[in-house]
Amino acid sequence: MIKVAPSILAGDFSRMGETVQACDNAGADWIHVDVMDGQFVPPITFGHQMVEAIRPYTDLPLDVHLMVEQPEKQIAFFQQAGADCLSVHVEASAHLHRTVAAIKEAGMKAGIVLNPGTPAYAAEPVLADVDYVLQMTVNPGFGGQSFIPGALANIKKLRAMIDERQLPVDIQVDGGINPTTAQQCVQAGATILVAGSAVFKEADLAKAIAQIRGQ
Ligand SMILES: O=C(CO)[C@@H](O)[C@H](O)COP(=O)(O)O
Ligand SMILES: [Fe+2]
Repeated sequence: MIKVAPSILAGDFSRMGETVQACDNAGADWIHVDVMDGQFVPPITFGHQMVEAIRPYTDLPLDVHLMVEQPEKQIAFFQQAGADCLSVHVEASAHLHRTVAAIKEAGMKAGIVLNPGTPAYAAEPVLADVDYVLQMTVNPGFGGQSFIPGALANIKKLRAMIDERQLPVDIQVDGGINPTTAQQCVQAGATILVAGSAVFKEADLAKAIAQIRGQ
């Protein structure tokens, strides 16, 4: 039950609707949408208007990765735009428990995100409240970076914490994911694989997605 979520950050910004449709036709499970505010991370990408724009092009879950300060201010915007899953960085959220509760109250799946330098135990206080934990496997802010092998230890720790408590929580990984690193992450306990460049650098999206899934 491994899911693959192509990150549209690596897609063609001039035709995002068609890009999302192509991912859907190629067997993607979720569509990953990277929102950056120029504060939490240096670049600025786009806001909830992008979700609104691509929503008519697919019925797949739109998975929004918020790399923004004060993510709680964005919840209503993204819910109204049609997002299905919203994840917030633990490093950016002063009131993490309240933010997670507000995402769920808004009817979306709630995720929390850990940077490679953040200990796995930072997820523990809200582990029973979330639908997924996103373990970053690069430092956030840019696509096309190299996988950080040290993040595998965090994935294993998260897997142990989740299994010990028998929680229905997914582990998502994001950054430098290709068929090789995907396999390492799945072995460590990941269940949702985000990939940008490894999907969009291939002319055959279906083949790229299947290879990341391990097929
Ligand atoms: O959140 C991020 C980057 O901050 C990611 O979702 C990237 O978009 C993944 O890109 P690749 O590393 O797969 O090229
Ligand atoms: Fe992301």
